[in-house]
Amino acid sequence: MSKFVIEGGSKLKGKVNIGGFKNAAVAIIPATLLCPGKCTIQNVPNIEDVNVFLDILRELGAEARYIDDTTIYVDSTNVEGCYLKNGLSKKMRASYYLLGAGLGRFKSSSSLLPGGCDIGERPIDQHIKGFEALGATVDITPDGRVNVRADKLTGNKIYLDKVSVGATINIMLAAVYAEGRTTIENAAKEPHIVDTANFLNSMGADIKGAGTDVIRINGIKELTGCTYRVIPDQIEAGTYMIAAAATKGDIIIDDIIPKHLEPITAKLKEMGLGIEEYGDSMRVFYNRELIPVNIQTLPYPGFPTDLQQPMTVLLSTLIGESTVVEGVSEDRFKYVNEINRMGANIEFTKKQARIIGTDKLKGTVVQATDLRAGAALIIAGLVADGLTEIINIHHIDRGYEHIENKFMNLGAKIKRVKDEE
Ligand SMILES: CC(=O)N[C@H]1[C@@H](OP(=O)(O)OP(=O)(O)OC[C@H]2O[C@@H](n3ccc(=O)[nH]c3=O)[C@H](O)[C@@H]2O)O[C@H](CO)[C@@H](O)[C@@H]1O
Ligand SMILES: C=C(OP(=O)(O)O)C(=O)O
Repeated sequence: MSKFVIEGGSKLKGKVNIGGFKNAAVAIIPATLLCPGKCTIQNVPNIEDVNVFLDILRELGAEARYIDDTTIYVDSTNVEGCYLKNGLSKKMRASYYLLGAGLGRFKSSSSLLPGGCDIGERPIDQHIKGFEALGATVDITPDGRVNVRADKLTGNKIYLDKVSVGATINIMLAAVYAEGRTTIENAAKEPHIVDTANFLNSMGADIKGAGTDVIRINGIKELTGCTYRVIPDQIEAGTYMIAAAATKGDIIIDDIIPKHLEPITAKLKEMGLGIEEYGDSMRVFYNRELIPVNIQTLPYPGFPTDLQQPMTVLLSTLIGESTVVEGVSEDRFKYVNEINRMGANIEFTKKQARIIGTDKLKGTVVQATDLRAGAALIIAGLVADGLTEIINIHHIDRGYEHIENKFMNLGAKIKRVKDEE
């Protein structure tokens, strides 16, 4: 087991390159299963979730490997079914996409319920509703195995009761080969929905409307392999923007799509942070005292829930009062106990936090309770007095590539230490 040890007090300076979007890559990689052909996926983040997916694809009989640090090759020609015997699916959330992709190509799929961040109840009822509307039967065994099968898939109109990223993508995957037209209404609009649809269309699918709340999928007979480039990770970019703000730094963030960052940029500008956009990069710089603001997380284009935790830490360091309302996840404030142990003053319920800012965070030993909580703790460690030790960093490795190197290049004092060292 490793931990991060951070010595607080450095202002971030320099340039950071943003990798491919975790949540797009972990949809596109299982989507390759739909096509009995060769796919090359570029700008793939070098993270644990991707490694687990490559293991899963190999387990199912595909050839799947990195060909360089950010490019993977998948050939699933020899895959004959999508029955995942082992517990690899428990290691991440996105393994639920095996259900839609397997159903689409083989008319059946089976894996254990997904894992992923502990941010409250994360039901998959809307995924199941979509599969059933296409003609599938779904059963979940008492030990948590999900079995999905259909004799035939037929397009249908599906209205999602809840805006769900996972259900929107999973239904797209299952509907690609369904006979006729599938319409998803009240669909999620996140950039990775568009990216996954673009990837499927590059293989020959017929999907229109991704990025709006009505997506239409006209079933096709055949997909062919393709080369595709994953969009930049706006959550990773947002994390570095917030870290620059918290440390009163001045950094350039490169390889981004500024449009995807608008909900974050708008809030940080409202707080008084300097932000200049240049095509596919931006400068983020501190030039006056930041003021606390209220935040509510919402589905895209609202403020992303995946940046709620880093943002709460930033707000906890600003003198004054602010409120953060969690409008997407069911229970995403548990990590606050760790931040409060560093001296923050945050009261919270499952859905809301009231923050009284302080400029006196102090380093101590804290644990990452999930991926973004881990990133939030790194930011807290960067501004705290003294040393912060973060344990359980495997959560962070699920979704941030080369994170200590990227922060070190920005001047942060952070190192990964093996427990016994
Ligand atoms: C791998 C991946 O892309 N993960 C992202 C995905 O997770 P995930 O796909 O799990 O999130 P959803 O968008 O599905 O969930 C949003 C809300 O809807 C609820 N819900 C969802 C599905 C369902 O069938 N029934 C239901 O009630 C959830 O409990 C949650 O409260 O979107 C979340 C919301 O942007 C992000 O935090 C995660 O980083
Ligand atoms: C919640 C997240 O991840 P996952 O859905 O993979 O658990 C996240 O990326 O913030």
